[in-house]
Amino acid sequence: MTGAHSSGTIVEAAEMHPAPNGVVYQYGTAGFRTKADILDSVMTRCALIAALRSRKVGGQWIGMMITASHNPPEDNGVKLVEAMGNMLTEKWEALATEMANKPTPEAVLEYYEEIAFKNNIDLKSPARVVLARDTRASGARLQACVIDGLKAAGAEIRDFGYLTTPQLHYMVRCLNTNGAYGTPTEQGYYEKFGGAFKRALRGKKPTGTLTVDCANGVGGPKLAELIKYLPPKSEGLEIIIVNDNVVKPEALNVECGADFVKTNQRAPPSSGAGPNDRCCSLDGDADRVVYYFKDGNSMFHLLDGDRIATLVATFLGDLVRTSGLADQIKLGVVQTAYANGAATHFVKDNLKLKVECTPTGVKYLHHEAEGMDIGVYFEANGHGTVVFSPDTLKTIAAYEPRSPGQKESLDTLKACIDLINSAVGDALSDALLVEVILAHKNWGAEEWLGTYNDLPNRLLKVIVKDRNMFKTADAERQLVKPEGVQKLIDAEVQKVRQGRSFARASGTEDAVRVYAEGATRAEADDLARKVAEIVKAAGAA
Ligand SMILES: CC(=O)N[C@H]1[C@@H](OP(=O)(O)O)O[C@H](CO)[C@@H](O)[C@@H]1O
Ligand SMILES: [Mg+2]
Repeated sequence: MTGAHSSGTIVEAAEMHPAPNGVVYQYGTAGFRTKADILDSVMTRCALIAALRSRKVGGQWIGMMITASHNPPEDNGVKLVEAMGNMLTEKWEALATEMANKPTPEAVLEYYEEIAFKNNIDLKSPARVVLARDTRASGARLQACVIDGLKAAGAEIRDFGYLTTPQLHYMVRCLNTNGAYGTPTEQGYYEKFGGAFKRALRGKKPTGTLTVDCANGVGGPKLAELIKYLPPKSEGLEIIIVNDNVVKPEALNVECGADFVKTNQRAPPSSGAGPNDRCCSLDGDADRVVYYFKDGNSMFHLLDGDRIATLVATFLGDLVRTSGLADQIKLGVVQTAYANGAATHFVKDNLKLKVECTPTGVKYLHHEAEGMDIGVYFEANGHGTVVFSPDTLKTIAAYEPRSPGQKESLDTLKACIDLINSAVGDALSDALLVEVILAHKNWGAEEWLGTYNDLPNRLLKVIVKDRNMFKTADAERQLVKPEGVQKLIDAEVQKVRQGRSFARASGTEDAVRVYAEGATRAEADDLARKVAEIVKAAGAA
């Protein structure tokens, strides 16, 4: 911990880390993210924004996570975390973007003072910022740039060194709730989630083993630590850690990790798992997880975010019902347009739950889930968690079960609430929750896969002149611009059995994404190709 007083001025800090010429930065879906060697100035300036944000919210702790998640090792980035552990509000994303693009140190100071003035911020009031980073080689240098900014702004700093992104979110929430969410230490995190796992299992033992691919990122050492707080493998879960080499930062996310598995629809080549062995992969900062296994014929099966959402919604729905709370608490599921049609169908027609669709990006899903009693949200790629409304938590805490059966369910439900990191999607906590559910159902990955059949689907990227000319409506499912393109897509969709397709500009890459699904692999592939051609032609105009 360092002192609360400024050393050096804002101008000096900005001078120490000058902005490169001609680079335009943007606080995107997941913060600033680009090649690490052009991020120094962004880090210092983002630190100023964090300090201002903390002052704006009465000196509460604001989080800064230095990571580029699933990106290649040479990239890095930074995301800001709000006081309750959620992602930075959109209005402040715009302020961060503008600050990052100021041309001179003097302009940085001017803008810093302008933000303070326009937002009624007293620059002498306390500012508190909590920091962590993933294992990238550039992390130490970029962190020094952050600290220069924080010191110049006179912020109190708490530096946790290496953490997963969700651990940092956890720290922020703990620090601002006086420990109500947990103890703001790494040990506190392991005790909370390890303890809840044990309580939620209620003596049930998961079948087989779980092989966890840690993408050679920060999730590896943190999972190794967490395991020490779980029941011994003889009573609980046997976890086999693979791809946990953080000494070789150039191995991060290479041929492994959640993004590799989801995009390539195959296991990491390094995985030593046998037939039907349950496996999961984390991404580089451990905020996303997907499951998979190979069957007896070496056929690969993916259990992605949609599958986790349906499994979790099924289980929590059952617990609410068997506790006797079904009249008071309603569950809902939030997805994006990328959710497999079969998953949406399963939630609506089998589970009879409400399904909402939001634009891509965790912040939209999280926000929508906050409007539900219990909101289960996952992106297909494995980002997600469960959100419980304050009223729901009160109802559950005050509820008196009327039978031993109800009590049993209620206790499991309470333990699951503690096991879920509802500040943000957390690969470690999500995986433990999946394991608890499978153990209660006495299921392996095969039984889980058997709950419904995914529709074959294809995701393509189309490079166009200017992706910003593609504008969507209806949670990104309809193209409104360029005009007339949606009609052409609709005409192709009509020709395919169980066809569905949409195109939207990516928020993180310079491309338009095309998604298509259909009754067969051939139909899905064909539809995706046709829609990609339509987009390519429209984008060339
Ligand atoms: C289809 C897809 O997987 N899109 C990803 C990707 O967004 P795009 O806007 O599609 O580039 O990165 C986001 C941030 O990590 C993640 O939230 C989202 O799910
Ligand atoms: Mg991530």
